[in-house]
Amino acid sequence: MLEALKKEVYEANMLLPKYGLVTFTWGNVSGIDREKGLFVIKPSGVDYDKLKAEDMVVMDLDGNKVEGEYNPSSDTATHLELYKAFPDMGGIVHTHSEWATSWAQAGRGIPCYGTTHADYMYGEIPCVRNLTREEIEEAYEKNTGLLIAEHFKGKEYMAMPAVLCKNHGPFTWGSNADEAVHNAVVLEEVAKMAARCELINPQVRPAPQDLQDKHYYRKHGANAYYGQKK
Ligand SMILES: O=C(CO)[C@@H](O)[C@@H](O)COP(=O)(O)O
Repeated sequence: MLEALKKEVYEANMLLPKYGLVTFTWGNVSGIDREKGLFVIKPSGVDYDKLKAEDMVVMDLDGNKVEGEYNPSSDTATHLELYKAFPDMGGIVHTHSEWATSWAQAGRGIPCYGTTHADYMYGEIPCVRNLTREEIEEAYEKNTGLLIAEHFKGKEYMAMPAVLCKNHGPFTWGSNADEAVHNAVVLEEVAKMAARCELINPQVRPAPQDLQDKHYYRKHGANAYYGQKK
């Protein structure tokens, strides 16, 4: 079932160690088939060097396992809530990548200090609050998804394909699993540069809005001109 999507999601998962975004098994990638209403996600706690495409777990949007030998990622309920809330999300990534997680642990969003950030993410990368004790006890992973969904409700969530969960770590998304990983790599680079930027100049301010707009919109939307015609 969904062999092509399983391969795509497996390959996207394998990009996490390739780009240095995971230690041990601290990360997961999923991808969704909207027509079938099914998504594919990494199994929980399986070493990346032992992972195979056929190990990917197929889930439905009610949270039932449809196919797979292993238990799905422990973060599956977060992915599920995001897929339910945001129809344009085709892939989701969670990692504990060092720099992005450092900002999350510090409880700070990442200001847009330059064009590397603005090329991919419009504005400050938000950091959402801690869950309450009740929310953690009731359904930790599901409520993490609902909290992110609440933050992005009515917003251009594909223009800000990243979020930090306070004291936890980042989630990113994209139109498919590969794009979601691409955004996780960008997030990590941007998080590293922003931290160094504040170290070099503690008075640093966000980049001028005109410059942020120029860089974001030359890559996105009707007037984009970066790269080659598709
Ligand atoms: O946050 C955590 C663990 O604290 C998890 O996201 C991470 O280890 C990945 O877990 P899975 O192997 O996907 O279940």
